[in-house]
Amino acid sequence: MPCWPKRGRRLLQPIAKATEAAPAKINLALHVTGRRGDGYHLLDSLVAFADIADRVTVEPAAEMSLDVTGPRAAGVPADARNLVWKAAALSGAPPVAITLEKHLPAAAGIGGGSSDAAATLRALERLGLASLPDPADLLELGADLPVCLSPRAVRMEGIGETLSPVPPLPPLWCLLVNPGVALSTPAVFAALETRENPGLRGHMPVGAGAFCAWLAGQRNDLEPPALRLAPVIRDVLAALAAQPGCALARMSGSGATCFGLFPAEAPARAAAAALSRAEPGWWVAAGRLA
Ligand SMILES: C[C@](O)(CO)[C@H](O)COP(=O)(O)OP(=O)(O)OC[C@H]1O[C@@H](n2ccc(N)nc2=O)[C@H](O)[C@@H]1O
Ligand SMILES: Nc1ncnc2c1ncn2[C@@H]1O[C@H](COP(=O)(O)OP(=O)(O)OP(=O)(O)O)[C@@H](O)[C@H]1O
Repeated sequence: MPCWPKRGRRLLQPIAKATEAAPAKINLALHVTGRRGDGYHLLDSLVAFADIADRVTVEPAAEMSLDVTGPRAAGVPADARNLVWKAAALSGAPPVAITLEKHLPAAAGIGGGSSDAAATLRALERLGLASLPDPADLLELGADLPVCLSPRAVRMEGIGETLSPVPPLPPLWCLLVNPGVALSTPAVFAALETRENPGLRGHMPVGAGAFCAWLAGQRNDLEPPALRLAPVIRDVLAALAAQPGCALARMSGSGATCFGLFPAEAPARAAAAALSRAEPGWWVAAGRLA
């Protein structure tokens, strides 16, 4: 079904396809505050996004199809197991052809699959094929789906369904580094030693220096169990922290991707180049935080 843009009175060309960026999700802080009866953990997380992204293109088609391309396509399912396919099916839209260009590593703690699924839903909405769902209705696709639907910095609580606004982030660049170890999210949660920890403390300051100092006082409670499962994460954190201009190094989500925060762009880019040279087997990407 073609979608006619509503701008002006003239009849414009129908939108034949829609492409959406699926940005990396970064848990700047991730506190595990409890566990529900069904085993899911309660979280208190400050979530942000980086302009380092997969790309999802959706167009109407006679039957559902999925083509996975790009430098990180290997190992990513190209059928109904993929979250983009599941999202399209859940939306109730007619059949579409989806092209997923993978740039983000999978099973890496940066919500790749969830962000791809959310981008698919935004593309379907732009094409007029489905309306955007209520974020909480997306939990059945994954706990990271609600936060990825509108990718901007927010506080995330519950198991991922409670989203509340935060003040705008200061200008910050981030360096994402993954040592090439895939970590299973359930395995990392299962290896947690303490499940009832305090939530985020205090109020988020506005300036970059004060913000990074405040963030340093918060935690990622999944870091200790992830480090036990993949000790190489310690090397990644040390390598990031040693980069000139790096204000904070921490793991995102259930790992193994870690991030460094840089108040200025040039040191972030220089650190990306230095780490890529030193560790050619690691995935390294620098971008702006949003
Ligand atoms: C760790 C985070 O990345 C933080 O943003 C997310 O909470 C994980 O989100 P996700 O990958 O979309 O997770 P899901 O696919 O929903 O869940 C995978 C598994 O992780 C565990 N899980 C996930 C989320 C949560 N709040 N508590 C959990 O215990 C459960 O064992 C679940 O079976
Ligand atoms: N679009 C997709 N991209 C990557 N993996 C996908 C996708 N759809 C389904 N998967 C499957 O989901 C698994 C988890 O991948 P994903 O990149 O979503 O990582 P994640 O670490 O669980 O993210 P997070 O915990 O931060 O939400 C992969 O091993 C893969 O088999």
